[in-house]
Amino acid sequence: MTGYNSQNDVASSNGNQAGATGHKSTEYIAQENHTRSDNRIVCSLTPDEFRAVRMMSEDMYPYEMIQEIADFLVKGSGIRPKIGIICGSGLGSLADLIQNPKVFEYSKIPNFPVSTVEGHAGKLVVGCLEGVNVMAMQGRFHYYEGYPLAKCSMPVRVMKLCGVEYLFATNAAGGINPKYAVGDIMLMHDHVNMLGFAGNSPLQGPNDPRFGPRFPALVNSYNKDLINKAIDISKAMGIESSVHVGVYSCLGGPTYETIAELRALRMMGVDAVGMSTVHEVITARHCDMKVFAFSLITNKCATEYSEKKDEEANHDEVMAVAKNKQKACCEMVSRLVAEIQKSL
Ligand SMILES: O=P(O)(O)O[C@@H]1C[C@H](O)[C@@H](CO)O1
Ligand SMILES: Nc1nc2[nH]cnc2c(=O)[nH]1
Repeated sequence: MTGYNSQNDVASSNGNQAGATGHKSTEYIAQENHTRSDNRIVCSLTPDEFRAVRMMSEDMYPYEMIQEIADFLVKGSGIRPKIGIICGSGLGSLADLIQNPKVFEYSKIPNFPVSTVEGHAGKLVVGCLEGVNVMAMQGRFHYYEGYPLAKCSMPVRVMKLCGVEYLFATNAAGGINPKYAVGDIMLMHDHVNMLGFAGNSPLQGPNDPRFGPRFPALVNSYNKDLINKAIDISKAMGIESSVHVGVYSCLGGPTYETIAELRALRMMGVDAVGMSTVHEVITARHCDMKVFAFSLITNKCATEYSEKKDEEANHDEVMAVAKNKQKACCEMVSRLVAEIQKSL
């Protein structure tokens, strides 16, 4: 973290992140135009204002910093992955499928955030699955953890610069569609971006065209071919009656929804609700990755008022259902990877 010396109003410009790439300090100095020959800047902000500005810029990941993280992972694993997998709550075992895994703890990856939620181990696993090089996140970043959306989905850009062409995003979600049962799988074919409705996007801020266009289209974000393949796989697995195709919506969390909110979401055509995935999908589509995503329905969302405690969503239930259903989720993922392998 860049220091602030309130005594003589001078801020050092060689903090952690600047040290990693040199990018931020250069940018900051250029903007301030108060450079001194010793590479320190005279700062006229109060200490609190300065800290706020630094925190804002520390949440920005310029292309060069993402490239640096990607280089670290490719060099450290000796692998260029084709498929990136994000494991949802309690679904970390998807990464256990990977053969000859090279495991990177998030805390050891330069400039990587850390996981703070139970059921998200905080490890990146690189290796081979069904003959395809893959990279899996055992633990994603959520908005409610305090990370801005761009930081939550920054690993998707890291995947892209590692060579990933397909994103598989999984999540635990509450079922709003009355036909859904606990333990069902919903293949996502679209989403309602509630955080986006509120003016929040992972693509907010200056656009770097090396990732993608300023105004990306999101129709057909969820790859139809992969959805159809997953439906065929569910038939082959004999679980087609518990597999649906539906619409997911992401709310900010960490609270679960009120009855009124769930009713409103249902009226909007939402089938399952969660606290993730949408910003990852937006980031992936922005940089032209093919996306496949599914929700494991870990709880049924009540849309009638009730005093019954067991009708309230809770994270223990979410984790328990995910644990019970991880085998089917793992099989779905590995079979789909095998299908992609055939087409490579
Ligand atoms: O990471 P996902 O979206 O699978 O996790 C969901 C949303 C919250 O993080 C948590 C709530 O139980 O599960
Ligand atoms: N927002 C939200 N996220 C979830 N994750 C798992 N279940 C739920 C739920 O009911 N609501």
